[in-house]
Amino acid sequence: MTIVIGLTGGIASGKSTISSMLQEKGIRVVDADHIARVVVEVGEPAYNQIVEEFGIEILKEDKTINREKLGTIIFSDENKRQTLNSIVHPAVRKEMLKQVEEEKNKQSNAVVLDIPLLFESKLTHIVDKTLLVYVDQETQMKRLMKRNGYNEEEAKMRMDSQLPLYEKRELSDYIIDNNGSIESTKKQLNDLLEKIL
Ligand SMILES: Nc1ncnc2c1ncn2[C@@H]1O[C@H](COP(=O)(O)OP(=O)(O)OP(=O)(O)O)[C@@H](O)[C@H]1O
Repeated sequence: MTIVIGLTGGIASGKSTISSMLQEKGIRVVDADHIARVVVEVGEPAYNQIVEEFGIEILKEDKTINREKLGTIIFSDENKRQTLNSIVHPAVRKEMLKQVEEEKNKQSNAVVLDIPLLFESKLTHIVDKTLLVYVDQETQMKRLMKRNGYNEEEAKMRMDSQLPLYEKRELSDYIIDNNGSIESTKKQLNDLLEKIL
């Protein structure tokens, strides 16, 4: 049996850090953000649908989608945001499920889906268990400011646009506390894998 684990957290909570640790252990991590970029590459079905809906104005000279321009359009128009999601989300889901199938065929112990907005995008039904990378708001803010060079206000604005991590705690099957050292996080991850695999 291949267990499908949904890895989630918040901005700068440590998903990439844990994802690397998992991959070092030979566990496949399917990255939703990466797939979301691949499915809208030139010529992909989702790309064609987006051009049909939003027009060639949203393309750059090299025909790739101008993500900033598209971002600005959907930022101020809820209908258009929903239209875009109705194109991109099913394509992402389909590709993730395809990669899960590959791991199941290989009879791997586990496959991890790294989905930053797992709860917000209501994708929990495609995973068996959910794993939250938790940090408290102070640590999250500090790491986000340091990594992205944001000031407090810029960091707070981005954190506020997501469901707070203490709420995600209630929704998660497993929690890794990433407030401490990298070593402590690695130990928690190893203990968890030993327990569930
Ligand atoms: N336990 C830790 N101790 C110190 N720094 C850490 C720890 N875990 C992560 N960091 C640092 O915090 C920042 C955020 O971590 P990471 O990139 O893994 O988060 P993320 O959840 O993948 O972020 P995002 O979704 O915003 O890209 C990085 O700069 C990382 O090096």
